Amino acid sequence: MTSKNIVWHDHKVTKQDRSSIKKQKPVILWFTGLSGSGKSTIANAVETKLYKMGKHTYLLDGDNIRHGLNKDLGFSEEDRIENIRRIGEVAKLFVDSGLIVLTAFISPFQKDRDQVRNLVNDEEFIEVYVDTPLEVCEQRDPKGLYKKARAGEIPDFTGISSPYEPPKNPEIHIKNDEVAVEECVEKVIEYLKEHKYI
Ligand SMILES: Nc1ncnc2c1ncn2[C@@H]1O[C@H](COP(=O)(O)OS(=O)(=O)O)[C@@H](OP(=O)(O)O)[C@H]1O
Ligand SMILES: Nc1ncnc2c1ncn2[C@@H]1O[C@H](COP(=O)(O)OP(=O)(O)O)[C@@H](O)[C@H]1O
Repeated sequence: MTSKNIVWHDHKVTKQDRSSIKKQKPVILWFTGLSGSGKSTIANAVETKLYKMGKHTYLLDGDNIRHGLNKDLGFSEEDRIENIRRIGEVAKLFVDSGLIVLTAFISPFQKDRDQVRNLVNDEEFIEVYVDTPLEVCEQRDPKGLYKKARAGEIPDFTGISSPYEPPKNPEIHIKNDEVAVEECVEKVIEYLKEHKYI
């Protein structure tokens, strides 16, 4: 339900002020892909690289957010939609604070990813598709979740019993089963440099 009787406040210190003091262009790097595709690994490595370059970042990670802000949500379609909606709003606030935000969520539905894209300015959303075949993710299975899902112990598991819609037009497409993590990181950093974010 939309609240009534609330008025938007403009602040004296603007997004432009906050980002220019940090010498960077704020943006959301939205990593999407199957469980085990490599989202967290790559996002962490990109954040480390940016940190070493003196950039101001924040990484929002699936498992962590589900321990706090979104601990009331499960994995039904409805809950995943709400999960991504809230994360989108948080990411938007961080962009407003002038940060380079990295997010690592499966975010299986194109419509929800597009909704986040539409929350911010055009150049403030970069969709990064971590494209790793299901068979490879299942072989990696670092948390043993695919094994449990195949055994019917986890319902609605992405790729097994719940859908994943690959991005139609991602700004960055990473084939994570074919290259080393460092190469994936370079690809993202190059994109940020080329488009003058950093
Ligand atoms: N049913 C089901 N389907 C998919 N994933 C599951 C499920 N149950 C638990 N997990 C664990 O939760 C992590 C995914 O959470 P996300 O918030 O990224 O999911 S989503 O964007 O809302 O679809 C995911 O983490 P990653 O492996 O890092 O992607 C899993 O560890
Ligand atoms: N390029 C890669 N080559 C080989 N293994 C990788 C690569 N990227 C990630 N991994 C491994 O895949 C597993 C899942 O990675 P993770 O980042 O946790 O995925 P996600 O966050 O998408 O669930 C981890 O064990 C990680 O070490």
